This record gives sequence, C-alpha cells and structure tokens, in this order.
Amino acid sequence: MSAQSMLRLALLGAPNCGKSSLFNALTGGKAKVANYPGVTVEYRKGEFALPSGQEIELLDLPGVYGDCGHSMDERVALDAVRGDLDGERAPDAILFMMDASHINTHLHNVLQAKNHGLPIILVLNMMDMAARDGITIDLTALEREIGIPVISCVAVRGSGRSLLLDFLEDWGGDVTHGSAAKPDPEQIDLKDLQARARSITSNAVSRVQKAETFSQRIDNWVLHPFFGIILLFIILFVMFQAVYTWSGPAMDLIETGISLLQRGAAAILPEGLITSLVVDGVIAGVGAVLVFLPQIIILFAFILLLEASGYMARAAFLVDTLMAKVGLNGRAFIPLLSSFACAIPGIMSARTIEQERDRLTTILIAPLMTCAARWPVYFLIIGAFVPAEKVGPFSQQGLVAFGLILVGVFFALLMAAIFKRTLTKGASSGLLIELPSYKAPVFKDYLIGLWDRGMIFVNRAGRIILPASVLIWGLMSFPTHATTTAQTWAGKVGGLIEPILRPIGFNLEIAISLIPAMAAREVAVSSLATIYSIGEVDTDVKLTELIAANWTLPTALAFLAWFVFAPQCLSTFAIIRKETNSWKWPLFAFGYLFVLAYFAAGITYHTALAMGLS
Ligand SMILES: Nc1nc2c(ncn2[C@@H]2O[C@H](COP(=O)(O)OP(=O)(O)OP(=O)(O)O)[C@@H](O)[C@H]2O)c(=O)[nH]1
Ligand SMILES: [Mg+2]
Repeated sequence: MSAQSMLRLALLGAPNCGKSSLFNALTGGKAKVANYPGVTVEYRKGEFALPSGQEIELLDLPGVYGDCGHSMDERVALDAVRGDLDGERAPDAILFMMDASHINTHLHNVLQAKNHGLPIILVLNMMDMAARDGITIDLTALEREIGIPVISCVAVRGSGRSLLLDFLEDWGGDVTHGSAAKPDPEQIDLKDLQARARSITSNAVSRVQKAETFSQRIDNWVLHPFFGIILLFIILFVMFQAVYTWSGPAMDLIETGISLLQRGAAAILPEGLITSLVVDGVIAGVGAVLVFLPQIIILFAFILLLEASGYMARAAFLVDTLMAKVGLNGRAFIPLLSSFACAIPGIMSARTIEQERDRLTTILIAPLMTCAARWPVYFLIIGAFVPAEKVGPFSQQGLVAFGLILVGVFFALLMAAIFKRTLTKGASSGLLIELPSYKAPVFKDYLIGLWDRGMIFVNRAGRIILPASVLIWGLMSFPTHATTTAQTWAGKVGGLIEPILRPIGFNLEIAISLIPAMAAREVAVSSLATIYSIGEVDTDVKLTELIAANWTLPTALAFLAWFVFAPQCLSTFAIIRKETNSWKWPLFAFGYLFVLAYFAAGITYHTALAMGLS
C-alpha cells in the first residue's frame, strides 16, 4: 500500500485521558505514559495495520483543553491537527479521546473539536474508572446528541480496545474514500458550548450519588495541609534511604563481575598496551558507572510508581504555596520533578507553562535538579568518604545524598526568586491542575518503564562512556615514557585548566576528568576510574578506595559541591537553545551555573580546610 493511501489519524483530547497509552498499545510505540496532565509535549508518529490490511498512521499529540493553544505544547497539538507543522500534512481524521470519568467537565471540548472540519469520532476512554466511580453513560443517546460516533474504550486492556479496532475497520475505509461524514460545526461561544454540553450530559450521563469517590477519600489525607506535607517528606526520604540500603548486594555482584572480567581479560590478552586499554580503559571506565545501575533502578522504581499512581500531581499541589512564594508558576513543579531523571525532558515539559517568562525561569533552574547522571558522582564520593554506618535506623550515606539533593532544590528556588525579580519579572498565575484519579500502575507498563530507564543508563555507558574511557586511556598512556600523570598528554590538556581549578581544591586528575564530562556528567566518574586504574596494578582495589586514598576530604567535598551545580552538560544547553530559540539563554545558563559551581566548590573547600578536616 502506498504512503498516500495510508490513513493518518490524530489523537486529540485533554491531557491525561490516555492518548499515549492507546498510541503505545496500537503502534508498539514508546511514548511516555504517566498519571498526570502534561506528559506528552511533542508530537509522535507510529503505524499499525487493521486486520483488513488498512494501514494507519497514528499521531500522538500533547493534551489540549480547548482550541486556543495557550501553551507551547497545546500549540503543537493544534498545529498538527491543522496541518501547520513543518513538513507534516494534516491528518485525515481525528480520534477525539476523553476520560469517561470526567465526562461532565470535558464534554464541551469535543463539541469544539468538531470545528476542525475533519471526520471525527469520540473515544470514551477509561470506562473502567467511570464504572468505579459509579458513572453510567448512555452511548446511544450521547452519539445522537453530539452527532458523531462514540466508542467506549479501555486503552490499557486488549479487550478494552477491540470495539475501537472493529469500528475503525469500516470507518477507516469511509475516511479513505472521502465518504466519512464531516461533523456540523458548532460555531458558538464557549459559554453556550458549555451550556449545551451540560444539557447533553444531564440526558446521557447518570451518576450514582456516592458520598465521596475513592480518590477523594485518599485525598483527605494526602492533600491535608499538615499531614500531606509530612507524607511527601517521608516518601522522598524513604526513597533515598532505599536507594542506599537496598542496592548493596546487587552492587557487590556487579563489582565482582567487573573484577572477574578484568582478571579474565588480563589473563587472556598479551601483556602491554592492549591489556591496559581493555582492563584500565574500557572495563574500569564503563564498569565504574555501571556499578550504580542498581541505585538508578531503585530510584526509578519509586519515581515511576509515584508517576503512575497519580501522586505526582498531588505533590505539585502541596508545594504550590512554596513555589508561589519564590515566584514560580505552580506548573513548574512537574518539569522540575522530571528533571530529576534528566534536565532534557524536564526542560521540554516546561512547554506546559503558558506564561513565557515563567517557562524561561523554569528552564533556567531545571539543571539544578539532581539528574540521574549526577548520581554516580554522588555515589562515588559519598561511598569513598561517608562511612556506610547507620544513624539510628537511617543510612548515613542516604542522609548525605538526600542533603545534596535538598541543596540543589534550595538553590533552584533561590535562583528562581532572583530571576523573577530581575530577568523574568512579571506576575505568575497560580496552579490550576486537574488532579487525576488514583490508579494502580499497569504492571507491564511499569516494568517496561523501568527497563527503559535502566537501558538509557546502560546505553549511555556504551555510547558515551566507552569512547570517553578509550580517549582518556589514550591520553593517559602516551607518551609511553611518562612517569607522572602531569607528563602524559592528558596531564598536559588537564594542566591548561588546572590553574583555574586549583584555588577551589581540585587536583590535576579532577581537571582531566571534567573535560570529557562535558559529554555527560557521569563521565567524570569513568574518567577518574581510568586515570587511577592505569597507575594501579591490583584490579581488586575499588575506585572508592583509590579516591579515599588520593584525595583529602576538603577536595572531595568541593567536588561534590561542584556537582550540585555541574554546569558542564552540553546536551542541556543544546535543548535550552532549541526551546528558547536563542543563544542568549543557554549561554546565560552556562555562565550562571559555572559561577555558582565555582564559588560553591571554593567556599566548601576553604571552609573545610579552616575546620581542620583532612
Ligand atoms: N484504568 C485505566 N487507566 C488508563 C486508561 N488509559 C490510560 N490509563 C492511565 O492513565 C494515565 C494517563 O495516560 P496517558 O496515556 O499518559 O495519557 P495522555 O492522554 O497521553 O496524557 P498527556 O500526554 O498528559 O496528554 C496513565 O497512568 C495510564 O496508565 C484506561 O483506559 N483505564
Ligand atoms: Mg501523552
């Protein structure tokens, strides 16, 4: 079948109604799915075929609340439907999706969407949730009143999608042949549209009067002004404790594996440069980062659970007052929280913020959230200098990690307050967020999500850390007559920036490791591993032990302080450049983060020295 006759359908609808879930299920796509509004901020294409052979190209779009496109993500969705996206034709028809459990508040949106002038059907998703909440919908009456086909759906279940697929068999043919009905437009103003929607729902939707829904009952506690905050704090605290206390055995296993591999390679390969390249360069470098995989998995096991359950949006609601105090838009919470995985999706999800200035403030502070690439650095230094003991029932290392994250958050809030009073002055609006219903995670999606996060970490080891380790090994190994690090090529390159870093307590090895860390922050760890492995004959000595033996405590603390700000991630600046469409803001972000990192490291170093730490 030619590309021309492939049917292009767009998934339109309010945020969090299940568009990406359906998209993934039908096309085998990997769009991010989570239980809060504003997950998808960019369009995505995928394909699938109906049993009849009809091929369909499906567009997953960001959620929209109407047809105005107040924020950047909404504009992407509306442009896609109107055929205004660069290099993309308009879709042939619209699958308008709606969360059936929120039909009363959302119905006017589908009436408005009829104005796009494309064949359209209403996919009433989450029928299972509607049933849980005691909502019954008369689909025939609804269809008659709105004047377009209405299909019920449970996107996350195979059986829940079958009605939709059956319907598409016939309708798809009609759309292809141009015989599918185009709806009559409803060119009336929003108020009248809402009134009409109300009258339709009063005829077609009935609701068993329950005193409180399941979600409301839980929210009495979760959103409580006092207990709610305590619960949020406990959740975050337990998360970081778990990262430390549960990861031990798996880490030991990986460490043993790596050292066996090193010994095996040393035994098989001929003595000399090749062995050194494999053992000290590749295995030591890549292994030094891979050993933190268990921690990353545990961290994401928590984050994904919070995202899927519907708690994330509640957390945003709880901290809204605090955010407003520093002048941050309530919508900034979710982009900032996403930045704990990586600043790049975080910065992109700032698209959900309507006010341009607030979006910019959020983008500028997103790199201060502790991204997954910073974890290996924290783990390494904490592992080397903080004893693995308990303070009461708590892991001391977990407490320090939690502290570092809070420092990052504190500075993010501080910088936001400063930016909002200077660069990005202007009123912010409060948080208007629709709280999703609580849901148990879809187990398969949860595991896939966890697997994907783990693979991102492992792939980076292959794509970035491996070449960087080979590079550092090369620079460290030549000229072959060099007897000290300073005499090697790496030493010469590192020596260029070392004088700038010496006043803040950094040694030559750190200076060298920071250069390839421009590619990814965790490369600092793999580079240190390679640098120290080359001088070390015994492969069983752990990197933490080498660092503990070679660095003073003030240097280690300064290094940690540097990484709270860690300006050096090139991909972050590339995405800031793209999202702000200017060079000014990435350069500014780099500049301010660099100054902060430098002073934080310097102050930490000299304070530690003055306190007599060594
Ligand atoms: N119980 C139930 N949960 C569903 C159903 N469809 C989706 N979900 C869940 O609803 C949440 C939101 O799903 P998404 O697919 O991310 O929603 P979206 O419309 O793409 O959201 P945005 O990208 O924010 O616009 C996720 O937690 C899904 O697992 C359904 O039919 N039943
Ligand atoms: Mg989505």
